[in-house]
Amino acid sequence: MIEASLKDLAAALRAGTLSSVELATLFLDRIDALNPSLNAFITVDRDGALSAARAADARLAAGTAGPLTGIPLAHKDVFCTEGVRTTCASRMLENFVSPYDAHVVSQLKAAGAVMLGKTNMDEYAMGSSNENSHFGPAKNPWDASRVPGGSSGGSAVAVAARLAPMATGTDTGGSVRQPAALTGVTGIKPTYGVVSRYGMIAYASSLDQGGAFGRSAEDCALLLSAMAGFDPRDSTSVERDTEDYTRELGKPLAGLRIGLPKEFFAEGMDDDVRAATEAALEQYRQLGATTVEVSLPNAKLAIPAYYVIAPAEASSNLSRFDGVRYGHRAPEYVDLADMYSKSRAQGFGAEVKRRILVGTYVLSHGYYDAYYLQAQKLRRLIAEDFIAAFTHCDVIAGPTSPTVAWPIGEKSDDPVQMYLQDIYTIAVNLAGLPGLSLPCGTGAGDLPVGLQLIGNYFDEARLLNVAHGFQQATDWHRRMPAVG
Ligand SMILES: NC(=O)C[C@H](N)C(=O)O
Repeated sequence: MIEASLKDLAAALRAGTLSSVELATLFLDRIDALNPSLNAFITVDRDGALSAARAADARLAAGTAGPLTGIPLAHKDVFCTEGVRTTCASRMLENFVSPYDAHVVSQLKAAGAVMLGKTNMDEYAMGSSNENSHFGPAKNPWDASRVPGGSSGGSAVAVAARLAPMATGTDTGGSVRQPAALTGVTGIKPTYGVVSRYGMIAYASSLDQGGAFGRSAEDCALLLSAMAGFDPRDSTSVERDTEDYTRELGKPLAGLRIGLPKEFFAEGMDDDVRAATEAALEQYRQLGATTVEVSLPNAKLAIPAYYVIAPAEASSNLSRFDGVRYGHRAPEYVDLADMYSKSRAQGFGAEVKRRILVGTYVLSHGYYDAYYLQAQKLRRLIAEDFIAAFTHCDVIAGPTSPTVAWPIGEKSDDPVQMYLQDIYTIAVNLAGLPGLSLPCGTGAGDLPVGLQLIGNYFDEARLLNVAHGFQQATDWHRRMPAVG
């Protein structure tokens, strides 16, 4: 059962060969056995999961179940969950219990999915390795001495190690796609505005976007269909009809035009990643797709632009954590200013502090025009490059990450090396486009390699089918790490 697709799980639940309580217990027991070594979950909610599973069983018996009713799920600990603590992997929110559910959480509750717990992540989603967690790093199930990627590392590990059949994440600058690539699962970040940010703890609001992890594109399509949809409580939520993201699955790929940005295939990518990427493209050609060269001349400016815009927005968003209304408060202080500074100094980790400092600097008087305004102009140029490229192709493909998973500690002292891990993913966030990573092969040490597919605005259904077509013809997505 830990290997079954969401569709098969739903069919078994409907047929009554398995109850939701049994299914939740299976995964909860697996979490109990494996989480001590993998550290994928910050909080496990056994009681809540079992009571949600009982309610799902009642719905199944009454014939009112939907496609996800009774299926276990893990939420990234960035999504507020009423009654279950939401830490954002920060000491600042170590004991924070939200009085309300995030939109994504309430949507999935309404769908009848059973939340098992909250997954590990980089603190406030700032990082590419999960090492910036107050609760310690999540471990890559393919090699526990290596990182799983970040910031949604715990969600990726949960799905890869079969601790949950599906999980939510967020992708501000690669945080769904990069950990999906490094752990051998499928992950999608939709067009900015498709998933409501209500109740998703804000990092960089013009970039933050919820996304889905599954073992296949089909599973991601089912999960995304339940997560997405207009929400008036998020001013950037797009007012569009709800979509069934499975609707294109099964369409033949013959005639598909895949754009290959020449900048993504220049230097920078490791040889093993290149070989797996090229082999995946060859597979697409065999499926009837054609590949064309496209150019994204400004993509190389994505990292510098992002590391101005994201910290700027973070410095503003994180000013709310002042120790007054909620979050960590220093136990001893002399006056209000001292309370603020001690609470923040104690509550935030080093990377979060670094970004608040950078963000405050680039927004300050005299520097705003030189940094922030320039970065916003680059953002526009990057988006225009993609729009031009999509006149020549239907989807864009390339590597998700320049390397396979690296040893824990290898890059943690060098922020620039860490930031460069998102070289292929970040331009997509700046442009607001949908992007997906699917397992497409292995590199050194038999570690997973991810192929990134980028779609035009609101083209998620096609993107998912392009990944699905590959998964129908290959079995990289079925490989399972040897844990437990
Ligand atoms: N949140 C993300 O998408 C991860 C990105 N590496 C960052 O640190 O900002």
